[in-house]
Amino acid sequence: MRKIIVGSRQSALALTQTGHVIDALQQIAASQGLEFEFEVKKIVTKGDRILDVTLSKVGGKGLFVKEIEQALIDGEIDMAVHSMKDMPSELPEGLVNGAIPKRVDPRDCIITRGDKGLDDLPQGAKIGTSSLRRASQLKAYRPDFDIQSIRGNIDSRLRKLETEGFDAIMLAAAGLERMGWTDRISAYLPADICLPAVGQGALGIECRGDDLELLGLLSLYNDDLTATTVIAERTFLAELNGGCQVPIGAYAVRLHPSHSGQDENVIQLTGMVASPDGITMLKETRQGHDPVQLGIAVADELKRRGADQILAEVRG
Ligand SMILES: NCc1[nH]cc(CCC(=O)O)c1CC(=O)O
Repeated sequence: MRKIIVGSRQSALALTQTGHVIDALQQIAASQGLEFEFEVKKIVTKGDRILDVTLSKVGGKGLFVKEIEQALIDGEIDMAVHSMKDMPSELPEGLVNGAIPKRVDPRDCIITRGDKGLDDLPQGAKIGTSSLRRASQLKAYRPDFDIQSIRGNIDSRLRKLETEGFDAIMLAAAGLERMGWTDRISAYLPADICLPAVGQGALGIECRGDDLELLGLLSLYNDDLTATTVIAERTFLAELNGGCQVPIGAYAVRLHPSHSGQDENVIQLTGMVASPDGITMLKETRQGHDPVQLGIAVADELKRRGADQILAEVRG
């Protein structure tokens, strides 16, 4: 019997998605006659300790992941579940992403007071989000909106909708879905209004590269299509040197054969770079077979149209 210690942040979302992954891995192990046992170990990261400070000022999203990665390297834990959108583009020496399971809904959504749709919100409505990507796209769609920063885990953001006088807040549908809170969603934002963050709705499972026993189990949990589309998106982001504090979005899908002349392996990637005020918005959609080449091609096209200048201004 192999025992796997699974490190998790202590937020409700992190613990819930870690629990879902363990359930799925237990089922896969049982169906293969493999003997695995799992135990969750909670880890308080620097990011959690300073959640109410402006994260961009203190080093961005790597903060949530770094201490968990150190625990993996030190052998205190064997495995960790991350949201792909929070996973840095380069893993430390010795660690690998062992599986990208099937993606859930990648869209952003709004939770409004009075359960209104986007177009029913009043002029000048106060919208809570700290994501430049969400803010810029919402501004482009509704320049009258008053977009204000909101921080904290999803449970505390939902509370702030009521206590801090927002008309609406924006969140990833995926987080709410995993928490079982989709009934709170007032409207889903289609990708042509709000392109999701790179990897949104997908998870990644990090472990040591020499843990072949665990990697064997994880390989059975990988979803090839999700992995391929997320690789296209992450290549696009890496080509633009993107992190979480820049207004970049990307979303890749596999085209249905009827749209691609019976070829089942065509991926379509849309990438977006915007100025924070939403006034300049560069978008490109391309199709191809190779996710890495596709990510590079879309990034190159946006650079040709001025993406680097926009990003340089955002980064200051
Ligand atoms: N930035 C925080 C974060 N990281 C992952 C999710 C949940 C969605 C996902 O797994 O992609 C969220 C919450 C949110 O953006 O609303």
